Amino acid sequence: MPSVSDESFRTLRPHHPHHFEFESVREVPDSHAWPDVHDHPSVEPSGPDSVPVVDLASPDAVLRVGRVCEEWGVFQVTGHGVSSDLLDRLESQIRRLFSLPTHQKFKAARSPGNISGYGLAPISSFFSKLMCDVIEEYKEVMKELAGRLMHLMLLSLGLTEEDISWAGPVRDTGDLSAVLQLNSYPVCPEPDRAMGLAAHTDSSLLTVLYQSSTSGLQVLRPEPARWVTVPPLPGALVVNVGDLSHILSNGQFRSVLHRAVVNRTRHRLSVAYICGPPAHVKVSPVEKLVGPSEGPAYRAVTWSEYLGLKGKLFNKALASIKLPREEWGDCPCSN
Ligand SMILES: C=C1C[C@]23C[C@@]1(O)CC[C@H]2[C@@]12CCC[C@@](C)(C(=O)O1)[C@H]2[C@@H]3C(=O)O
Ligand SMILES: O=C(O)CCC(=O)C(=O)O
Ligand SMILES: [Fe+2]
Repeated sequence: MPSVSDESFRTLRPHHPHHFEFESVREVPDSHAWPDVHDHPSVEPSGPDSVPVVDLASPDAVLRVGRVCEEWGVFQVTGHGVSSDLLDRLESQIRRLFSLPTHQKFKAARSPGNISGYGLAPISSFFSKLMCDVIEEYKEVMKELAGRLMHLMLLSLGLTEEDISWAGPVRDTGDLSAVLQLNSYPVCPEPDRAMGLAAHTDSSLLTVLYQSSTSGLQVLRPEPARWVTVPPLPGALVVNVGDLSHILSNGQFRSVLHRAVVNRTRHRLSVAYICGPPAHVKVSPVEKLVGPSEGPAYRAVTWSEYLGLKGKLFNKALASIKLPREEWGDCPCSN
């Protein structure tokens, strides 16, 4: 079913059948009405329902990162060193991009199979140099931050650079690859009937998300199942654990199910830096994390192979590579 974030820049297609001008309607048309927006109650952040905030500059950052990746699969980071000036410039240029006339945005459509979020030659003629500069600058800064976060995550699992050679030396940015996804959620006359971005886990190792000051991101918490809002905190960035970290940690870290809801009066933007391993690398549960009597819980996959599975099976992709329990190890006590 199409979602309201059809304006997501990565996914624009010429004459996209699901593209819809929400600004011009009073009610959500059937084509965009979601029956299950209220599958679980939505709760505002408070007490135990507050997504943890980790200050990267604090001495216990490794410990905290490890704990929240296990318990939540999502956290907000502060003390990350990304300047608020860069975040402001990023937001204002992305606002400009999405406020271009639709026909002009369609001219920048990506051909099928091309996943890069920005920067193809056809696009560049539509934007000022400033736009390119900000995006390029942001990607550089995100590459470094994602590398640091990945290393904190590995350290918290007790792993070193030898255990994961492609991640590069600790404190280096490693050899990660990434996709930048720009999301635009128009105001919606009936937010309770529409969906911004459907519930999903990211396929990445980790995703660093910038959200504008309008809330909309929700993460699913269990028992009882409920959607918890991740409030925009000035200067903070959201980090999601992706499926590949779930696999690499043999399920110790949890990829988090999340979604974006829409707002009656406020247009919302978000920018996801979706970070994965180098294309040729197979990701599998790290040997050190696999108990001798258990064996790996998942089979090895490359990022592109996993994206293919996600494209076919969507939220069942992770389960599809889970090894049957009898293959986890040869100890009879593991059954
Ligand atoms: C590398 C990728 C991850 C992604 C699919 C993609 O090829 C490019 C966009 C990513 C994104 C962003 C919005 C949610 C999501 C599920 C989607 O449909 O496109 C993710 C994909 C993912 O993480 O699997
Ligand atoms: O807009 C948001 O808050 C969520 C975006 C997201 O989940 C994604 O781009 O993968
Ligand atoms: Fe996501």
